Amino acid sequence: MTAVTTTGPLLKLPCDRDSIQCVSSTSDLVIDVSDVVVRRGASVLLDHVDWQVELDERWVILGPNGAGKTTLLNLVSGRSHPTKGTVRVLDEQMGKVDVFELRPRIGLASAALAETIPGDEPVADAVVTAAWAVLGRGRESYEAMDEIRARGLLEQFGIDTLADRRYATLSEGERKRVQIARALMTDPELLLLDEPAAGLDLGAREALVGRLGELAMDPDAPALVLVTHHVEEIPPGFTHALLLTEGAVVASGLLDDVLTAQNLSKTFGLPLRLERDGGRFTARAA
Ligand SMILES: Nc1ncnc2c1ncn2[C@@H]1O[C@H](COP(=O)(O)OP(=O)(O)OP(=O)(O)O)[C@@H](O)[C@H]1O
Repeated sequence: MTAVTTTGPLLKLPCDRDSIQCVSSTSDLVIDVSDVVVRRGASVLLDHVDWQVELDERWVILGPNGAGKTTLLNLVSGRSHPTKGTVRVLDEQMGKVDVFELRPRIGLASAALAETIPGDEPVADAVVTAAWAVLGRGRESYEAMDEIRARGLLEQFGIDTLADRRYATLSEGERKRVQIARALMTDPELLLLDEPAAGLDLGAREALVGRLGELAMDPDAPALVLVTHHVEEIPPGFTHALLLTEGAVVASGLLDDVLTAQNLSKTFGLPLRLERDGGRFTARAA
C-alpha cells in the first residue's frame, strides 16, 4: 500500500456541500492564477498567465504539444509551484496551504496518476481507496457509504459491471473511466482531467465524451477543467476555453467567443477551419 497520507480518512462520504463534514469555499472563484511565470532552467514553461475559473464553469484547455497545459494543471493541483505570480485554488494560496489537506478537494485524472494504480487492484477498490488517498487497498477501513459511493460512480460512468475485475484487465477506455470515477470519489469541488480521451478509439472516445457531457450538464458537478489537443474531444455543455501556445495565453473566456478558426489557427500555428455541429466541434487544415 502506498499511503499518501497517514492521518486518517480525508472525507466521510457521501459528502454534500451543506454537510459540516465538507470543507467548502467561501467564494465562487475556484481557480485564480495571477501573472504566473514558470521557468525551469533556461526554459519558460508559462509566461505571465492569468486565469480565473468559477464554480459553475466547465473549461477546456487547448494547445499543441509542449504548450504548458500539464504545467498549468500541476500548479493548480498543488503538484508544483510557480517561479513568479500567485496560484489560489478554493480560496487557498498555493505555497501557504497544506497541499495534503487541499488535494482531496481537487479531483485529478492524468496519465501520470493512472500509472500508479496497481494492475492487480479490483476496480471497485481502485476507486474507493481515493477516500484515504491511498493506492492499493490495505488495512484502512471503509464505511458502507464509501463502497456504495464507489459503485455509484462506476455506474455513473457505465462500468459498474467491471467493479470486481482487476484493473490491468480493462481496456484503455474502461481505465480512463475508472480514473475519473476515482477522481470524483472525494466529492471534489474541482475536477481536473488531463487528456482523458488520449489513446482511445472512436467508440471509446465518443462514449467518454458523452459521459463527460452529462457531468458538465449536472448542476451539482464540481467545476471542470479538461485538457486536450483536439476540439473533437470537447464535451457538449463545456462553457469556457483557454487557448495556450508556447506557455502564453492566446485567448481565454467564453467558449463561443474564444473557440474561433482564427484563435485556433494562432494556437496551433497553421491555418485551420473550424466547424460546429450542435455542441460538438471539428477542425481541419484550411
Ligand atoms: N522540468 C522541466 N525542465 C525543462 N523543461 C520542462 C520541464 N518540464 C516540462 N518542460 C517543458 O515544458 C514544456 C511544457 O510542458 P507541458 O507538459 O506543460 O506541455 P503540454 O502542453 O502539457 O504538452 P503535451 O500536450 O505534449 O502533453 C515542454 O516543452 C516541456 O518539455
